[in-house]
Amino acid sequence: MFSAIMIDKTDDGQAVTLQQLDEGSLPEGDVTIDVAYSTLNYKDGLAITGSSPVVRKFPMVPGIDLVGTVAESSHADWKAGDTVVLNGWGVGEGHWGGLAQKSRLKGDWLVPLPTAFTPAQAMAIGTAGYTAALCVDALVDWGVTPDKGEVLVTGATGGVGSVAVAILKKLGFSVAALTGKTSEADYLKGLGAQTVIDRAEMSAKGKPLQKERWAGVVDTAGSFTLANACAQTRYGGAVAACGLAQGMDLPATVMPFILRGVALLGIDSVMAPKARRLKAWDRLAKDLNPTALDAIGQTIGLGEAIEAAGRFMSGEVKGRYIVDVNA
Ligand SMILES: CCC(=O)SCCNC(=O)CCNC(=O)[C@H](O)C(C)(C)COP(=O)(O)OP(=O)(O)OC[C@H]1O[C@@H](n2cnc3c(N)ncnc32)[C@H](O)[C@@H]1OP(=O)(O)O
Ligand SMILES: NC(=O)c1ccc[n+]([C@@H]2O[C@H](COP(=O)([O-])OP(=O)(O)OC[C@H]3O[C@@H](n4cnc5c(N)ncnc54)[C@H](O)[C@@H]3O)[C@@H](O)[C@H]2O)c1
Repeated sequence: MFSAIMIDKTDDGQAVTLQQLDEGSLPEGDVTIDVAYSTLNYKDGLAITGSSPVVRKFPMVPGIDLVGTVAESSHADWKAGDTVVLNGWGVGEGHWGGLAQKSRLKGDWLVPLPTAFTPAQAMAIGTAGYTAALCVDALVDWGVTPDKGEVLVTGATGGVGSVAVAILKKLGFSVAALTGKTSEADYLKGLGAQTVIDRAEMSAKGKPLQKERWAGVVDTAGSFTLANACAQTRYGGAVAACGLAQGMDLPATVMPFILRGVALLGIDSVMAPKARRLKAWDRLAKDLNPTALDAIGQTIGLGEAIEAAGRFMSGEVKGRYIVDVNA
Protein backbone atom coordinates (compact mmCIF):
# COMPACT_ATOMS: atom_id res chain seq x y z
CA MET A 1 0.00 0.00 0.00
CA PHE A 2 1.12 3.58 -0.58
CA SER A 3 -0.21 7.09 0.09
CA ALA A 4 -1.46 9.31 -2.70
CA ILE A 5 -3.57 12.40 -3.18
CA MET A 6 -6.57 11.49 -5.28
CA ILE A 7 -9.02 13.70 -7.19
CA ASP A 8 -12.43 12.03 -7.66
CA LYS A 9 -15.30 13.40 -9.70
CA THR A 10 -18.47 14.08 -7.72
CA ASP A 11 -21.98 15.24 -8.63
CA ASP A 12 -21.17 18.81 -7.69
CA GLY A 13 -17.54 18.99 -8.86
CA GLN A 14 -14.64 17.05 -7.39
CA ALA A 15 -13.35 15.70 -4.06
CA VAL A 16 -9.66 15.68 -3.17
CA THR A 17 -8.44 13.33 -0.43
CA LEU A 18 -5.32 11.59 0.83
CA GLN A 19 -5.82 7.86 0.24
CA GLN A 20 -4.05 4.52 0.72
CA LEU A 21 -3.76 2.71 -2.62
CA ASP A 22 -2.71 -0.76 -3.67
CA GLU A 23 0.28 -1.03 -6.03
CA GLY A 24 -1.96 -3.04 -8.36
CA SER A 25 -3.98 0.11 -9.03
CA LEU A 26 -1.03 1.94 -10.64
CA PRO A 27 -1.51 2.80 -14.33
CA GLU A 28 0.32 1.25 -17.30
CA GLY A 29 3.99 2.11 -17.76
CA ASP A 30 7.43 0.59 -18.23
CA VAL A 31 9.06 2.22 -15.18
CA THR A 32 7.87 2.04 -11.57
CA ILE A 33 9.27 4.70 -9.26
CA ASP A 34 9.55 5.10 -5.50
CA VAL A 35 8.80 8.80 -5.36
CA ALA A 36 10.92 10.86 -2.95
CA TYR A 37 9.61 14.35 -3.58
CA SER A 38 7.02 16.10 -5.71
CA THR A 39 6.16 19.81 -5.87
CA LEU A 40 3.23 22.15 -6.24
CA ASN A 41 2.96 24.29 -9.34
CA TYR A 42 0.25 26.78 -10.30
CA LYS A 43 -1.13 24.07 -12.56
CA ASP A 44 -1.45 21.66 -9.60
CA GLY A 45 -3.34 24.46 -7.85
CA LEU A 46 -5.74 24.63 -10.81
CA ALA A 47 -6.12 20.83 -10.79
CA ILE A 48 -6.58 20.34 -7.04
CA THR A 49 -9.01 23.24 -6.65
CA GLY A 50 -10.81 22.36 -9.90
CA SER A 51 -10.48 26.01 -11.01
CA SER A 52 -9.68 25.02 -14.59
CA PRO A 53 -10.14 21.75 -16.52
CA VAL A 54 -6.52 20.60 -16.06
CA VAL A 55 -7.54 17.04 -15.08
CA ARG A 56 -8.68 15.20 -18.19
CA LYS A 57 -9.47 11.80 -16.57
CA PHE A 58 -10.87 10.75 -13.15
CA PRO A 59 -9.90 9.42 -10.68
CA MET A 60 -6.56 11.27 -10.95
CA VAL A 61 -3.47 11.49 -8.79
CA PRO A 62 -2.33 15.11 -9.31
CA GLY A 63 1.28 16.32 -9.43
CA ILE A 64 3.03 17.32 -12.65
CA ASP A 65 6.53 16.76 -11.21
CA LEU A 66 8.36 14.06 -9.32
CA VAL A 67 11.82 12.85 -8.41
CA GLY A 68 12.52 9.35 -7.17
CA THR A 69 14.31 6.06 -7.49
CA VAL A 70 13.52 3.49 -10.15
CA ALA A 71 12.10 0.37 -8.43
CA GLU A 72 11.43 -1.66 -11.60
CA SER A 73 12.06 -0.98 -15.27
CA SER A 74 11.60 -2.71 -18.61
CA HIS A 75 12.76 0.46 -20.42
CA ALA A 76 16.23 0.27 -22.00
CA ASP A 77 17.41 3.62 -20.55
CA TRP A 78 16.58 2.96 -16.88
CA LYS A 79 17.43 0.34 -14.27
CA ALA A 80 16.50 -0.18 -10.63
CA GLY A 81 18.33 2.32 -8.41
CA ASP A 82 18.52 5.19 -10.98
CA THR A 83 17.40 8.59 -9.72
CA VAL A 84 15.04 10.17 -12.22
CA VAL A 85 13.08 13.40 -12.71
CA LEU A 86 9.70 13.81 -14.40
CA ASN A 87 8.22 17.13 -15.55
CA GLY A 88 4.95 17.32 -17.44
CA TRP A 89 4.04 15.04 -20.36
CA GLY A 90 0.42 15.21 -19.15
CA VAL A 91 1.29 13.49 -15.87
CA GLY A 92 -1.14 14.74 -13.21
CA GLU A 93 -3.58 15.60 -16.02
CA GLY A 94 -4.23 12.39 -18.01
CA HIS A 95 -1.80 9.99 -16.30
CA TRP A 96 -1.42 9.54 -12.51
CA GLY A 97 1.05 12.06 -11.12
CA GLY A 98 3.73 12.72 -8.54
CA LEU A 99 1.75 13.56 -5.40
CA ALA A 100 2.08 9.93 -4.28
CA GLN A 101 4.68 7.59 -2.84
CA LYS A 102 4.65 5.42 -6.00
CA SER A 103 4.37 6.17 -9.70
CA ARG A 104 4.30 4.11 -12.86
CA LEU A 105 4.85 5.85 -16.18
CA LYS A 106 6.72 5.84 -19.51
CA GLY A 107 10.50 5.75 -19.30
CA ASP A 108 10.63 8.02 -22.38
CA TRP A 109 9.29 10.85 -20.21
CA LEU A 110 12.14 10.72 -17.67
CA VAL A 111 15.41 12.63 -17.44
CA PRO A 112 18.28 11.79 -15.08
CA LEU A 113 18.64 13.86 -11.91
CA PRO A 114 21.37 16.42 -12.76
CA THR A 115 24.44 15.83 -10.59
CA ALA A 116 24.36 19.52 -9.57
CA PHE A 117 21.17 19.00 -7.55
CA THR A 118 19.85 16.88 -4.71
CA PRO A 119 16.41 15.30 -5.24
CA ALA A 120 14.81 17.99 -3.04
CA GLN A 121 16.55 20.76 -5.00
CA ALA A 122 15.30 19.27 -8.27
CA MET A 123 11.77 19.69 -6.93
CA ALA A 124 12.50 23.20 -5.62
CA ILE A 125 13.08 23.80 -9.34
CA GLY A 126 10.29 21.57 -10.71
CA THR A 127 8.25 22.47 -13.77
CA ALA A 128 8.25 26.12 -12.68
CA GLY A 129 12.04 26.36 -12.66
CA TYR A 130 12.51 24.24 -15.75
CA THR A 131 10.00 26.52 -17.52
CA ALA A 132 11.97 29.57 -16.36
CA ALA A 133 15.03 27.98 -18.01
CA LEU A 134 13.03 27.35 -21.22
CA CYS A 135 12.04 31.05 -21.21
CA VAL A 136 15.64 32.18 -20.73
CA ASP A 137 16.82 29.79 -23.47
CA ALA A 138 14.20 31.28 -25.83
CA LEU A 139 15.30 34.87 -25.10
CA VAL A 140 19.00 34.02 -25.45
CA ASP A 141 18.39 32.07 -28.68
CA TRP A 142 16.51 35.14 -30.03
CA GLY A 143 19.62 37.22 -29.37
CA VAL A 144 18.72 39.05 -26.17
CA THR A 145 22.00 39.93 -24.43
CA PRO A 146 22.76 41.98 -21.28
CA ASP A 147 24.14 44.92 -23.31
CA LYS A 148 20.76 45.36 -25.03
CA GLY A 149 19.02 46.57 -21.87
CA GLU A 150 16.93 45.48 -18.91
CA VAL A 151 14.89 42.28 -18.79
CA LEU A 152 11.46 42.23 -17.11
CA VAL A 153 10.13 39.24 -15.14
CA THR A 154 6.41 39.31 -14.29
CA GLY A 155 4.87 37.35 -11.41
CA ALA A 156 8.38 37.59 -10.02
CA THR A 157 7.84 36.14 -6.53
CA GLY A 158 6.15 33.02 -8.00
CA GLY A 159 7.91 29.78 -8.91
CA VAL A 160 8.71 30.57 -12.56
CA GLY A 161 9.45 34.20 -11.73
CA SER A 162 11.80 33.52 -8.81
CA VAL A 163 13.95 31.07 -10.78
CA ALA A 164 13.93 33.33 -13.88
CA VAL A 165 15.20 36.28 -11.80
CA ALA A 166 18.02 34.15 -10.34
CA ILE A 167 19.15 32.73 -13.70
CA LEU A 168 19.00 36.07 -15.54
CA LYS A 169 21.05 37.74 -12.80
CA LYS A 170 23.70 35.00 -13.04
CA LEU A 171 23.85 35.59 -16.82
CA GLY A 172 24.65 39.27 -16.21
CA PHE A 173 21.27 40.81 -17.03
CA SER A 174 19.83 43.78 -15.20
CA VAL A 175 16.52 42.36 -14.00
CA ALA A 176 13.32 44.28 -13.25
CA ALA A 177 10.88 42.26 -11.13
CA LEU A 178 7.16 42.99 -11.46
CA THR A 179 5.20 41.94 -8.37
CA GLY A 180 1.99 42.50 -6.47
CA LYS A 181 3.97 41.83 -3.29
CA THR A 182 6.20 44.90 -3.07
CA SER A 183 6.75 43.92 0.59
CA GLU A 184 8.89 41.09 -0.85
CA ALA A 185 11.37 43.53 -2.44
CA ASP A 186 14.20 42.17 -0.25
CA TYR A 187 13.43 38.58 -1.37
CA LEU A 188 13.52 39.66 -5.04
CA LYS A 189 16.69 41.72 -4.63
CA GLY A 190 18.30 38.78 -2.82
CA LEU A 191 17.57 36.64 -5.88
CA GLY A 192 19.15 39.26 -8.13
CA ALA A 193 16.51 41.82 -9.12
CA GLN A 194 17.92 45.30 -9.70
CA THR A 195 14.51 47.01 -9.65
CA VAL A 196 11.15 46.01 -8.16
CA ILE A 197 8.04 47.36 -9.89
CA ASP A 198 4.45 47.33 -8.59
CA ARG A 199 2.24 45.02 -10.63
CA ALA A 200 -0.43 47.75 -10.76
CA GLU A 201 1.73 49.69 -13.25
CA MET A 202 1.13 47.03 -15.89
CA SER A 203 -2.12 45.27 -15.02
CA ALA A 204 -4.65 47.53 -16.76
CA LYS A 205 -5.29 48.36 -20.42
CA GLY A 206 -2.45 50.45 -21.86
CA LYS A 207 -1.57 52.14 -25.14
CA PRO A 208 -0.68 49.97 -28.18
CA LEU A 209 2.90 51.28 -28.16
CA GLN A 210 4.60 52.61 -25.03
CA LYS A 211 8.05 53.91 -24.12
CA GLU A 212 10.68 51.28 -25.04
CA ARG A 213 12.00 49.71 -21.82
CA TRP A 214 12.77 46.00 -22.05
CA ALA A 215 15.30 44.07 -24.12
CA GLY A 216 13.41 40.93 -23.13
CA VAL A 217 10.54 39.76 -20.94
CA VAL A 218 9.66 36.55 -19.11
CA ASP A 219 5.88 36.75 -18.67
CA THR A 220 3.89 34.49 -16.36
CA ALA A 221 0.77 36.67 -16.19
CA GLY A 222 -0.83 36.89 -19.65
CA SER A 223 -3.73 39.31 -20.18
CA PHE A 224 -3.06 43.09 -19.87
CA THR A 225 0.34 42.51 -18.27
CA LEU A 226 1.52 40.60 -21.34
CA ALA A 227 -0.04 43.17 -23.69
CA ASN A 228 1.75 46.03 -21.87
CA ALA A 229 5.00 44.06 -21.75
CA CYS A 230 4.90 43.68 -25.54
CA ALA A 231 4.08 47.39 -25.95
CA GLN A 232 7.12 48.32 -23.79
CA THR A 233 9.62 45.95 -25.42
CA ARG A 234 12.47 47.62 -27.28
CA TYR A 235 13.03 47.39 -31.01
CA GLY A 236 13.98 43.80 -31.93
CA GLY A 237 13.42 42.48 -28.41
CA ALA A 238 11.49 39.40 -27.37
CA VAL A 239 8.81 38.36 -24.90
CA ALA A 240 8.71 34.76 -23.67
CA ALA A 241 5.08 34.06 -22.73
CA CYS A 242 4.52 31.06 -20.48
CA GLY A 243 1.69 31.86 -18.07
CA LEU A 244 -1.82 33.02 -17.33
CA ALA A 245 -1.71 34.12 -13.68
CA GLN A 246 -3.61 37.30 -14.57
CA GLY A 247 -5.71 35.71 -17.32
CA MET A 248 -5.64 33.62 -20.48
CA ASP A 249 -6.78 36.55 -22.65
CA LEU A 250 -4.37 38.59 -24.73
CA PRO A 251 -5.92 42.06 -25.18
CA ALA A 252 -3.09 43.40 -27.37
CA THR A 253 -2.54 45.04 -30.76
CA VAL A 254 -0.11 43.92 -33.47
CA MET A 255 1.79 47.23 -33.25
CA PRO A 256 4.82 46.02 -31.22
CA PHE A 257 5.27 43.12 -33.67
CA ILE A 258 4.91 45.06 -36.94
CA LEU A 259 6.50 48.41 -35.93
CA ARG A 260 9.27 47.23 -33.59
CA GLY A 261 9.90 43.68 -34.77
CA VAL A 262 9.18 42.39 -31.28
CA ALA A 263 8.96 38.59 -31.04
CA LEU A 264 6.34 36.84 -28.94
CA LEU A 265 7.88 33.48 -28.04
CA GLY A 266 5.43 30.82 -26.81
CA ILE A 267 6.82 28.53 -24.10
CA ASP A 268 5.40 25.07 -23.41
CA SER A 269 7.01 22.83 -20.83
CA VAL A 270 4.56 19.93 -20.98
CA MET A 271 5.27 18.42 -24.39
CA ALA A 272 8.71 19.98 -24.95
CA PRO A 273 10.98 17.45 -26.68
CA LYS A 274 13.67 15.71 -24.64
CA ALA A 275 16.59 17.64 -26.20
CA ARG A 276 15.07 20.97 -25.13
CA ARG A 277 14.46 19.61 -21.61
CA LEU A 278 18.04 18.41 -21.25
CA LYS A 279 19.30 21.80 -22.47
CA ALA A 280 17.08 23.58 -19.91
CA TRP A 281 18.27 21.31 -17.07
CA ASP A 282 21.88 21.94 -18.20
CA ARG A 283 21.24 25.67 -17.95
CA LEU A 284 19.79 25.20 -14.47
CA ALA A 285 22.86 23.20 -13.42
CA LYS A 286 25.20 25.89 -14.81
CA ASP A 287 23.33 29.13 -14.23
CA LEU A 288 21.26 28.62 -11.08
CA ASN A 289 23.12 28.88 -7.83
CA PRO A 290 21.83 26.01 -5.61
CA THR A 291 21.92 28.40 -2.63
CA ALA A 292 19.23 30.50 -4.37
CA LEU A 293 17.04 27.42 -3.96
CA ASP A 294 17.32 27.72 -0.17
CA ALA A 295 15.53 31.06 -0.41
CA ILE A 296 13.03 29.83 -3.00
CA GLY A 297 11.95 26.42 -1.65
CA GLN A 298 9.98 25.38 1.45
CA THR A 299 9.16 21.75 2.26
CA ILE A 300 5.72 20.46 3.19
CA GLY A 301 4.30 16.95 3.69
CA LEU A 302 1.95 15.13 1.31
CA GLY A 303 -1.02 15.71 3.63
CA GLU A 304 -0.41 19.48 3.61
CA ALA A 305 -0.33 19.73 -0.18
CA ILE A 306 -4.12 19.81 -0.68
CA GLU A 307 -4.55 22.97 1.36
CA ALA A 308 -1.36 24.59 0.04
CA ALA A 309 -2.57 24.11 -3.55
CA GLY A 310 -5.42 26.54 -2.89
CA ARG A 311 -2.94 29.33 -2.13
CA PHE A 312 -1.88 29.51 -5.80
CA MET A 313 -5.34 30.69 -6.78
CA SER A 314 -5.16 33.73 -4.50
CA GLY A 315 -1.66 34.64 -5.76
CA GLU A 316 -0.18 34.38 -2.27
CA VAL A 317 2.56 31.84 -3.01
CA LYS A 318 6.16 33.00 -2.74
CA GLY A 319 8.78 30.75 -4.30
CA ARG A 320 8.18 27.01 -4.42
CA TYR A 321 6.65 24.23 -2.37
CA ILE A 322 8.68 21.01 -2.25
CA VAL A 323 6.43 18.09 -1.25
CA ASP A 324 8.13 15.35 0.80
CA VAL A 325 5.76 12.49 -0.05
CA ASN A 326 7.07 10.38 2.83
CA ALA A 327 6.49 13.06 5.50
C1 LIG B 1 2.67 23.65 -16.64
C2 LIG B 1 1.81 24.21 -17.73
C3 LIG B 1 0.81 25.21 -17.24
O1 LIG B 1 0.82 25.65 -16.13
S1 LIG B 1 -0.36 25.66 -18.41
C4 LIG B 1 -1.63 26.42 -17.51
C5 LIG B 1 -2.70 25.47 -17.02
N1 LIG B 1 -3.54 25.02 -18.06
C6 LIG B 1 -4.80 25.43 -18.19
O2 LIG B 1 -5.33 26.23 -17.43
C7 LIG B 1 -5.55 24.82 -19.36
C8 LIG B 1 -6.83 24.19 -18.89
N2 LIG B 1 -7.66 23.93 -20.06
C9 LIG B 1 -8.62 24.77 -20.48
O3 LIG B 1 -8.88 25.82 -19.88
C10 LIG B 1 -9.39 24.34 -21.69
O4 LIG B 1 -9.14 22.97 -21.98
C11 LIG B 1 -9.06 25.20 -22.97
C12 LIG B 1 -7.58 25.15 -23.33
C13 LIG B 1 -9.47 26.68 -22.73
C14 LIG B 1 -9.88 24.66 -24.14
O5 LIG B 1 -11.22 24.48 -23.68
P1 LIG B 1 -12.42 24.08 -24.64
O6 LIG B 1 -12.55 25.13 -25.67
O7 LIG B 1 -13.59 23.81 -23.75
O8 LIG B 1 -12.01 22.77 -25.39
P2 LIG B 1 -11.39 21.38 -24.92
O9 LIG B 1 -11.05 21.37 -23.48
O10 LIG B 1 -12.30 20.32 -25.42
O11 LIG B 1 -10.05 21.36 -25.80
C15 LIG B 1 -9.99 21.80 -27.17
C16 LIG B 1 -8.81 21.14 -27.83
O12 LIG B 1 -7.61 21.55 -27.15
C17 LIG B 1 -6.96 20.36 -26.64
N3 LIG B 1 -6.40 20.64 -25.31
C18 LIG B 1 -7.09 20.88 -24.19
N4 LIG B 1 -6.23 21.04 -23.18
C19 LIG B 1 -5.01 20.88 -23.68
C20 LIG B 1 -3.70 20.91 -23.12
N5 LIG B 1 -3.50 21.12 -21.82
N6 LIG B 1 -2.65 20.73 -23.94
C21 LIG B 1 -2.83 20.52 -25.24
N7 LIG B 1 -4.05 20.46 -25.83
C22 LIG B 1 -5.12 20.63 -25.05
C23 LIG B 1 -8.03 19.28 -26.54
O13 LIG B 1 -7.49 18.00 -26.60
C24 LIG B 1 -8.88 19.62 -27.74
O14 LIG B 1 -8.25 19.15 -28.93
P3 LIG B 1 -8.86 17.89 -29.73
O15 LIG B 1 -10.24 18.31 -30.11
O16 LIG B 1 -8.85 16.76 -28.74
O17 LIG B 1 -7.92 17.70 -30.86
N1 LIG C 1 3.75 27.22 -20.32
C1 LIG C 1 4.15 26.30 -19.46
O1 LIG C 1 4.58 25.22 -19.81
C2 LIG C 1 4.09 26.66 -18.02
C3 LIG C 1 4.92 25.99 -17.09
C4 LIG C 1 4.90 26.42 -15.75
C5 LIG C 1 4.04 27.44 -15.37
N2 LIG C 1 3.22 27.99 -16.30
C6 LIG C 1 2.32 29.08 -15.94
O2 LIG C 1 3.10 30.16 -15.45
C7 LIG C 1 2.39 30.84 -14.45
C8 LIG C 1 3.23 30.89 -13.18
O3 LIG C 1 3.36 29.57 -12.65
P1 LIG C 1 4.00 29.38 -11.20
O4 LIG C 1 4.02 27.93 -10.94
O5 LIG C 1 5.23 30.20 -11.11
O6 LIG C 1 2.84 30.05 -10.32
P2 LIG C 1 2.96 30.93 -9.00
O7 LIG C 1 1.60 31.02 -8.41
O8 LIG C 1 4.08 30.46 -8.18
O9 LIG C 1 3.37 32.35 -9.59
C9 LIG C 1 2.44 33.21 -10.20
C10 LIG C 1 2.82 34.64 -9.87
O10 LIG C 1 1.92 35.50 -10.55
C11 LIG C 1 1.45 36.46 -9.65
N3 LIG C 1 0.12 36.92 -10.03
C12 LIG C 1 -1.09 36.49 -9.56
N4 LIG C 1 -2.07 37.21 -10.11
C13 LIG C 1 -1.47 38.10 -10.94
C14 LIG C 1 -1.98 39.15 -11.75
N5 LIG C 1 -3.29 39.42 -11.81
N6 LIG C 1 -1.10 39.89 -12.48
C15 LIG C 1 0.23 39.63 -12.40
N7 LIG C 1 0.76 38.66 -11.62
C16 LIG C 1 -0.08 37.91 -10.90
C17 LIG C 1 1.43 35.77 -8.30
O11 LIG C 1 1.43 36.70 -7.23
C18 LIG C 1 2.70 34.96 -8.38
O12 LIG C 1 3.81 35.71 -7.99
C19 LIG C 1 1.06 30.12 -14.27
O13 LIG C 1 0.08 30.76 -15.04
C20 LIG C 1 1.35 28.73 -14.84
O14 LIG C 1 0.20 28.13 -15.33
C21 LIG C 1 3.23 27.62 -17.59
